[in-house]
Amino acid sequence: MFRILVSDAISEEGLAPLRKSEQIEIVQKKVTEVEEQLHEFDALLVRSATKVTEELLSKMPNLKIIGRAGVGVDNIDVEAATKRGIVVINAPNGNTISAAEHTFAMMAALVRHIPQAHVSVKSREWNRSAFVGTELQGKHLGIIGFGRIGSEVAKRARAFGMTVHVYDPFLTKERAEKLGVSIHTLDEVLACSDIITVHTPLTKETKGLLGEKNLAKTKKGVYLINCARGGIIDEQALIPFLQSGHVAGVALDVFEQEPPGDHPLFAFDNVIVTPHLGASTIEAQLNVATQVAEEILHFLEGKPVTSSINLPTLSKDVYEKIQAFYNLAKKMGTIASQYMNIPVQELSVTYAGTVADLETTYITRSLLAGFLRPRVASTVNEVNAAMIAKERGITYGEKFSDETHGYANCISLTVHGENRTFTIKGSHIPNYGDRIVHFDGFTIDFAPDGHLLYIQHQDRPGMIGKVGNVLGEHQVNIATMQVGREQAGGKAIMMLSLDKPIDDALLQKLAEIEDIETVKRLEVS
Ligand SMILES: NC(=O)C1=CN([C@@H]2O[C@H](COP(=O)(O)OP(=O)(O)OC[C@H]3O[C@@H](n4cnc5c(N)ncnc54)[C@H](O)[C@@H]3O)[C@@H](O)[C@H]2O)C=CC1
Ligand SMILES: O=C(O)CCC(=O)C(=O)O
Repeated sequence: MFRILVSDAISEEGLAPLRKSEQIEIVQKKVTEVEEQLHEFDALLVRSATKVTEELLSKMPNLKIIGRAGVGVDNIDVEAATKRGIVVINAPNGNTISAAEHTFAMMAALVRHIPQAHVSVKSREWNRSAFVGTELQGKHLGIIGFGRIGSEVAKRARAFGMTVHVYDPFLTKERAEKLGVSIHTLDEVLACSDIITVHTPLTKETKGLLGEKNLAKTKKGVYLINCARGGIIDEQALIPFLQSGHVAGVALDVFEQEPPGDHPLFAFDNVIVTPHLGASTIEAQLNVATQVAEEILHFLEGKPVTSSINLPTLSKDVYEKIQAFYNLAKKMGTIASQYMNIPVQELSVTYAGTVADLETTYITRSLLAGFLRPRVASTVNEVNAAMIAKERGITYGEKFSDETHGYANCISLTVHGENRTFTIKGSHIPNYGDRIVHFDGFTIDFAPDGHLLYIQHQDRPGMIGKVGNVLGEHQVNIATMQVGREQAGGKAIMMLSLDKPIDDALLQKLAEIEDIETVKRLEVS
């Protein structure tokens, strides 16, 4: 049974795909109401109200995936989740249109003083001259952040006859041309816009982007809108600009602190506000809930998730192509880690043949996770493998080569440890399986599965018999056995696959056989 905690208000209809599964139990409660059961949940589904902090995560040791029914994940400590190997997904475009429409509604309300006029009329006043507005047509709109929402706002602005000026350092000229907008520097946008709307995420760079210095560069009488994240426009810095009349009006859907409480900006009549309503439409809530619900189902079924914040994004097609290599790489990592049971500084992975044309980032992460798993007490998977490797001072890199050693595909892993280097090469043969084709300098051919026993010895007659005898005496059955050697009478290896694991005492007995130099147990699950 997979238990999901839905701790914020999420569209019931959107949860339908999850409700259909008999493997899933959904609990719809606030975190504070299930304090005692937090450790039981496998998934957590939130909007923006639940703060997914490191402290909360520490109470949820079984958590595998966090779904954010929306875009911004600033209420989730993604770094802490990543460290714990928890996948974080969001619904990147389900509420785009609603947020763009809300921005536009705020823009119209701002320049036509609709909220103020509404309050006035309901107070039994009829003061038409107090609410003379300005048209949007012919005005210059500055859009800071031209992603999904910014570009939808631009389309609507053009339909209203506005000229759009965009600042987004990551926007290409081609995309700007396609969308009919001109790219500018931030200073240009600040200087030429009658209305400025921000649509960036809240990051180190965007926090306070419209602060004292940049507000001073805006046109006198400018209108400002923030329907993105509180803090992109510095709330304190606005106050003198509103007092002097430099800023004609501000529309805020989001705040540095939510809820904002008794905010000093509320004293200004020309500051209009909504309580973070950008995504609050029936359509947006259905879209985002359905998107995350479907993603969680995919995750449960072992399929790739496509909107992860902390994993490389993979389509279903790409995942199907890499799946075999993903499994082979994990096994190679596990074997290498156990064989090189010493401190390691570097892993170098080389892809050759058909695998080299695939999305190898994911395959390498899988290999890294397989390598770290025998060494790390906490959960390690593709999500946190890179971070854990970094913490432990292990670097890794990918290379590509034409050398397939006669196979259609070949993954080669070289592990650099203190005074020792080890190389393992593997290939996936369709309809046959995974094979290790090279092991620490020896050509060999074995399946990297189950209870493996590696023996390195001098190539002498009778060695196989001696090993077989000792194992037989201890009731250990040999399933398969592969051998390899440098040259007749030189160094040789055996790789045995056993029906059950062997203990330290038996390992020691095997090591004592004359001419055996190394014995290692390798477990691949
Ligand atoms: N009020 C609400 O209810 C909602 C708010 N949002 C918020 O709206 C914002 C935009 O969302 P989307 O358009 O979906 O995101 P997006 O990721 O599609 O677009 C963000 C854009 O900002 C640009 N950007 C990043 N750093 C920048 C910088 N320093 N200066 C200028 N541009 C920069 C990026 O290049 C990107 O094009 C986010 O903060 C999101 O959390 C989203 C949905 C609803
Ligand atoms: O869940 C909500 O209503 C907030 C939406 C939002 O801010 C986002 O998706 O980034």
